[in-house]
Formats: sequence, structure tokens, C-alpha cells
Amino acid sequence: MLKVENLTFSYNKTPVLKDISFKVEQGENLAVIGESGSGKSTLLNLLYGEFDLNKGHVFWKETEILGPKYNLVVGYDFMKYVSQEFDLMPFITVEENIGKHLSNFFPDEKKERTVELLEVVELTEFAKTKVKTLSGGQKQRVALARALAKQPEIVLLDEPFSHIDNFQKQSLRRNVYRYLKDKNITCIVATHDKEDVLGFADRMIVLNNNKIVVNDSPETLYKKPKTGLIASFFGEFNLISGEIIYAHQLKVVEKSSVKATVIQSYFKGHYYLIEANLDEQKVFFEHDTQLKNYQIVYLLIKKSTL
Ligand SMILES: Nc1ncnc2c1ncn2[C@@H]1O[C@H](COP(=O)(O)OP(=O)(O)OP(=O)(O)O)[C@@H](O)[C@H]1O
Repeated sequence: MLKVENLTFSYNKTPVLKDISFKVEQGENLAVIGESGSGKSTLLNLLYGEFDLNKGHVFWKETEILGPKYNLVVGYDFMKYVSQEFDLMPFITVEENIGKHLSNFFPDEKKERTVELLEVVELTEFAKTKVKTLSGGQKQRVALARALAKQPEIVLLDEPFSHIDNFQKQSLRRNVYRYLKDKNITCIVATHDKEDVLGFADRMIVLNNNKIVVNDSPETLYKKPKTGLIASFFGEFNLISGEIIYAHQLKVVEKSSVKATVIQSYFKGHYYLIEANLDEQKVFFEHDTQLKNYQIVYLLIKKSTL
């Protein structure tokens, strides 16, 4: 289990994280979300032992994770970190990068593990390609595979699919998260993308103003977002009489006491997102078809559609 107790950290005099405490079980997937600059990457760096804490402790099982003041070499064998800088070896091939830290005393296992990981990150056909010639997204996939090669007990992933195109993102995500669950590897992922969370994360923590504002299951937070910040992570929402109402919970009906004027329709694939004016307030709702600008519509809140 990872145990974080009262973690507090500032860069010079600027506080970034204050009194952060949480636990993650073996094999659990925890998502860390928060606005840009809220300290997600800093938290992962601290969990890895990259910096010294101002206050608090981080433990993986019985081992205390210590920073550079106490450790000559940053990092621990049981933990791997895939940061936003991939830190690969450019002049050797993809498979050599993945197998770099695997023992040559067990050549069959090394080969087997490399083949398995090339499949997980969908890079089998690039096995013999030199890393320097790869695209940003392909490098990110090599970095993921390399982190998993030695089967760590815990991985820290910072925006792990940010450089990967939408075409491959979905299947890659499923492969990687399934692999981590199958091998019972604890995963902490910092992300801006709800697709990394829904269907994969067991719990999520939200950072805001240097603190953890919530720590709960994605399902609970989606259904009962306590703040606009949490709701905005899941989708477009409205604040109506102080209540958070997602755009898909507002429906056009024949008649109601809520009258709005359409401003603009945005094509979103299987629906249109409609922007409208409601008593000087902007509201968003989803609709099957495009609506005319300035058209009057009547709206109803359907909470059962959650
Ligand atoms: N090396 C550094 N020195 C000084 N300040 C830093 C350093 N790295 C980050 N910061 C500051 O610390 C705060 C948290 O940054 P951090 O990168 O952890 O946020 P983040 O939530 O990961 O952001 P993003 O989502 O944009 O990656 C920011 O205000 C940032 O400017």
C-alpha cells in the first residue's frame, strides 16, 4: 500500500501542496486531477522521491520514499515513473530501450517480456526501429513499455497518452490499464482526460488550492459533483439555482416555465450541444438536432438521466 501522510511542499517560497494525505492499495488505480498548475506533476515527482518534502511522509509498504537529501540515486526498483519527458535512449532500437533494464542472464524471459510489452503498446512493427526516428506519440509508448518491463509494484504516469492520436488512444488505454490490473500493479495517473478515469480508475483525487478537495470513486463524483471544478472534468454543465446540472440533463419539452433563447448549436457527433440564454444567464443543453439561432425553447431538468 502507498501511504501519503501530510505531504507539504513548496518550490522556493511558493507553496504547491499542503497537508496532502491519502492511501492507495496494491493493484488500485488512482487518478489525480486538477487544473493546470494545481500540482499533479509535482505530486508524482514527490511520490517518486525526486524532491525532498518540506513536511510529511510517503511510504510504499514498509519503505519510506526519501528525496535526494537522503538518496544518492533517485528512485526505487519497485516504482517506475513515466514523466512528460520520456528520457529514452535515442540511438538504440525500440526493443533495446524496452529491454534495457532486463537481465541478460534470462534471455528467453527478456525476449518474451519485450514481445508482450510491444503488443501492449502496439509497437510490434517498430521493434527494430531506432527511437530517434519515432514520433512523439510512439516515443511515449516506448516510455510506457519500458516502465512496465521490470514489472514494478507501482507506476506513476503523468498524462500517459497525451501525445497519442485519438485513433490509437482508446485501444492503447485499454491495453495498458488492463495489463496493470492483470499484473496487480498499483497505478497513479495524473490526467486532464476523463477518458483516463471513467472505466479505469478505482478512485480519483482532485487537487485545488494546494489541497485534496475530494477523494472518491469516479462514479460518485460524476453523479454528485460537489463543485463546478469536478463537474467540468466530466462535461459541460450549468449552475441552476445553485445546483450543478449537466448539459445532458436539460431537455427541450413542449412547454415549461423555463424559457430560453437559442444562441448557437455545436455539432458533437451523435448530438448537438446547444448554447442558449436563460434570464441573462448562459445555459448549455444537449439536443438530437440542430436548433435555429434565436429560436425559443422550453427546458426541463431530468435528473434521472444521470
Ligand atoms: N521546477 C519548478 N520550479 C518552480 N516552480 C515550479 C516548478 N515546477 C512547477 N512549478 C510550479 O508549481 C505549480 C504546480 O505545477 P505542476 O507542474 O505540478 O502542475 P500540474 O497540475 O501538473 O500542471 P499541468 O496540468 O499543467 O501539467 C505551478 O504553479 C508551477 O508553475
